[in-house]
Amino acid sequence: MRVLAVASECFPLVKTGGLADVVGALPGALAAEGIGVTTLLPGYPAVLSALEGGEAVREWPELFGGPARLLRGATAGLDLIVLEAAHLYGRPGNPYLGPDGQDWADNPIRFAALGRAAAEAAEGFGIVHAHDWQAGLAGAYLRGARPLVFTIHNLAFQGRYPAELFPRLGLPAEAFAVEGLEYFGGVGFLKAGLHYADRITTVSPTYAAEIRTPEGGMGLDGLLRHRAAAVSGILNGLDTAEWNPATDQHLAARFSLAEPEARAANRAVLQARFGLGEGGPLFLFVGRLAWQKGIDLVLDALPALLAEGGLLAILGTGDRALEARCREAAAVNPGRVGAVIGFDEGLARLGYGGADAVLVPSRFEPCGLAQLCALRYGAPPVVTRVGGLADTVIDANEAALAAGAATGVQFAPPSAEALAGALRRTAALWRDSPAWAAMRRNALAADVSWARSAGRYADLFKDLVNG
Ligand SMILES: Nc1ncnc2c1ncn2[C@@H]1O[C@H](COP(=O)(O)OP(=O)(O)O[C@H]2O[C@H](CO)[C@@H](O)[C@H](O)[C@H]2O)[C@@H](O)[C@H]1O
Repeated sequence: MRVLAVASECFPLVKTGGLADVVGALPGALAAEGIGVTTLLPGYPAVLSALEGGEAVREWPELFGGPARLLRGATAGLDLIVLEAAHLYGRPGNPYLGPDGQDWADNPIRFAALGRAAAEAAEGFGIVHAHDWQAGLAGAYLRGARPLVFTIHNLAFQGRYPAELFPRLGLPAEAFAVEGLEYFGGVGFLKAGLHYADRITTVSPTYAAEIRTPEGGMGLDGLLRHRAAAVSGILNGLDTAEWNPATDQHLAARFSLAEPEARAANRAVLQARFGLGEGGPLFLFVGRLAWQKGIDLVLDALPALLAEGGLLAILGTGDRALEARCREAAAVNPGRVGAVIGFDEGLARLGYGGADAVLVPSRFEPCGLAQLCALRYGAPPVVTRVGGLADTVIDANEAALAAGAATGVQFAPPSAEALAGALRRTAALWRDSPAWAAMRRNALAADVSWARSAGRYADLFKDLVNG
């Protein structure tokens, strides 16, 4: 079976977050299940320059305002179809944002083109697998021509635009309906994905349940309850060849479950990179600086962290006000708090491989990869008990400690007070050297690979095709 995956980012070509990691890793994971994946991506400069082969398989003299082609090729072990359309994607920098940090004004057209291209590229594929709102219109253009699976990586990004967009999309008038892509009087890209898909997946079982409730549904819970029979949660994994502390060149010292002590050299380099002095435990936060990720809770709980003798390294980019708060926390706590505002894959990996513990205090988290990276690199994660965080971390409660099963610390609800309590509990565990070493070993031994989940996607695809 061949699957056409459709997405707006894909590691290692273009990445702003976890979507790219998943889209980049699934083809390799599914190959082991006998499923071939070809990935359709927008032709950003970084994608076009990496593409090898690049044979034109489809041309449009005019696609949403300019000429466009579909180029079929490969790179980095990925089989690709790239939508080359200079008027839509021939821009430097971030795939979604202009240099001013604002969304590109023509994003709805840029990603409508991706959906339209998906429908035209789908011939010859058994299934189309669309990811997140940017690929949401694929179903509207396909109109049932191929079985469609839609995966929600984050319900918070919905791609909602005014009704005036609709006539520009070249879709039949009846598509602008509740039984279509109409959403609160406008055009909803994610809504379209949910409506037209034969199966809807999201990236953890707990999030699959949360999004069917008014509290977690972000306005779409009614539709998701209506489609409940089609919804399931399949946990993300990590490409464990790519994320391997025994071979990772971004680390100052490589290590493994057999020799976790070598992490100490990474910790020393991490302290230097973030301007941190002596002390501990050393907590790391890596992620988008956004309300979802709860970085504000970390800053509010900072007194508790510092009272325990803790150190804090923050790596992230996003909301300007949160960036400013992180910089300020570093400025008023020299040697204790360090902040690097930016996106730096190598520094993130050094962090996972050197920090004592990784903070993931998200208010909601569809799956979360930061905690999987932390487990894989032997830094027990401290997480809120929500979404995929609840599904992937075993809390160091008395029973788990007694059974030798704990891999991290969970807390609830997502508040500064609860986080402060979790920080105190983590620091006490860290001071208990044997207990901490055991938890670190459990983290390093946790199975965060795609093995089980690839099988679940394969079953879902086969089930759908065989009816
Ligand atoms: N400043 C920075 N520098 C370097 N690396 C950085 C970075 N900021 C983030 N990263 C990296 O980007 C990835 C973030 O992935 P997550 O899954 O944790 O969150 P994201 O919200 O992007 O993904 C959404 O989609 C994924 C995929 O399904 C879901 O797991 C998740 O819950 C959902 O919110 C990790 O690999 C992390 O190391």
